[in-house]
Amino acid sequence: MSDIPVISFRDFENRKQEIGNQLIYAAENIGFFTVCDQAYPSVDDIKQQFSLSEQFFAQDDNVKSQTPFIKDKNSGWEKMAQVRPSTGTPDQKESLQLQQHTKGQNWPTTINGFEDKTEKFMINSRKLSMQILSFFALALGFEEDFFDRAHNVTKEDAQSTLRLLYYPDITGIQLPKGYWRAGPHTDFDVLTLLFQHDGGEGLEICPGRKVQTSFAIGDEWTPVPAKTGHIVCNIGDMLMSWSDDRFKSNFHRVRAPDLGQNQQTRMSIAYFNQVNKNVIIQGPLKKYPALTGGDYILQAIARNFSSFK
Ligand SMILES: O=C(O)CCC(=O)C(=O)O
Ligand SMILES: [Fe+2]
Repeated sequence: MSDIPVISFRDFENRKQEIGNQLIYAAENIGFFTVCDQAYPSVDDIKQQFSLSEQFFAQDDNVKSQTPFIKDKNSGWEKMAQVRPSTGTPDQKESLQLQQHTKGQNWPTTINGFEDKTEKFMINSRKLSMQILSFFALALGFEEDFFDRAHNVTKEDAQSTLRLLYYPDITGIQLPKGYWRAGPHTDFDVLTLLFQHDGGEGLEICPGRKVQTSFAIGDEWTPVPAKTGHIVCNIGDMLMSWSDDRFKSNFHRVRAPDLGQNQQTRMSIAYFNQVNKNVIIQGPLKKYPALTGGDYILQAIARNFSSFK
């Protein structure tokens, strides 16, 4: 199983059943799917957010460091600081993480319009996410708005996060073996939306139900095409556990391009749907012990971000 289904949201209201079936099949069997023709965020919204991101990362480090990474808030700017347990080396990237309820605190203020436009992008990303999650809720026997209520981004205990990613140009540099733009990992959220743009290739995934090796090293990887307006979605660990393993969270990575390949800057944007800290995660079959969203993330961060200072 290597192809990632592309699921069109065109004429959503009239095609709900067909779309729902495609989403559930992909979540059960592949762990990834690409959404296109969605009403929101629009292609223009996505282009605008990439432009804001480009402006943010173009600033000097001493400006970006005015919004430093705060570990227990899982937000702020980091540079070459995320060490994945799969690699032991820092990802060759910068990222900025933002949460809607902390707008105005530790958000960049140096770029015109950044705050309001980024907040709107988060609102639209959440809206699309909840459209998708409503099908998964019904399939699991929960109410249609179950996940919508579990992701209340205006409350103090909200955890959903927008992450702007920037992989710097390494033209002419051969990174030593073992260095990645983003080392192999699964996401620890419920559902991730990943925005790419034309020409921004590099993402690779390990789709299907079976990962053969630890961190999927040596397994079969599939490159994912990058296309502006196409949104790559993946099931995260929280939803896998919440569905008693029915929906599959899978490994993905961004390879560091070798000499002779396209080594230019790559940018992407991820929206991580993470339930509120006080929400209890447990599947209908109770396969795993109940855990709050807060404890779930703390444990995942401890495993994943071993070297944040
Ligand atoms: O940049 C990408 O394409 C992937 C980023 C990613 O997987 C992550 O930040 O969790
Ligand atoms: Fe990821």
